[in-house]
Amino acid sequence: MVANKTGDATLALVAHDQMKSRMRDWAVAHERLLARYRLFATGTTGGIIGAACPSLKIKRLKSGPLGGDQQIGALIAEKKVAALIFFIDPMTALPHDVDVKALIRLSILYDIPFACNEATASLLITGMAKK
Ligand SMILES: O=C(CO)COP(=O)(O)O
Repeated sequence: MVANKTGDATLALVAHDQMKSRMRDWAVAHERLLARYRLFATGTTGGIIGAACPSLKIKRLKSGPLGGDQQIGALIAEKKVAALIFFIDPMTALPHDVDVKALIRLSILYDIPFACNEATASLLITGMAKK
């Protein structure tokens, strides 16, 4: 299991509205692996995952458009996030696109593993489990 530089093993989970059912199904399929981590999620995403995966303890932040993306960005900047899994909607323009871009940028800047679709998220979580 990968830990960040402060020793925490924390994953951040985010999904846009049109991607939330896929995130829920992905989380159910990977619940056992996810249970190894401290989990942060934006508000609505965290609620949906938590309802589907009772074994997971998820710290729910604000909803993305209300600042949740920025809260996760702050955690990344504080080196408290080992990896970000963010199911981005490729088909819908979002009014809070600036927040989404900022989160992606911080993931690049702080060089954390960042999965923005299901296939990569599966590789990431299984790859991290081998470490
Ligand atoms: O909008 C989001 C990310 O940009 C996700 O926020 P919610 O999980 O609160 O819907």
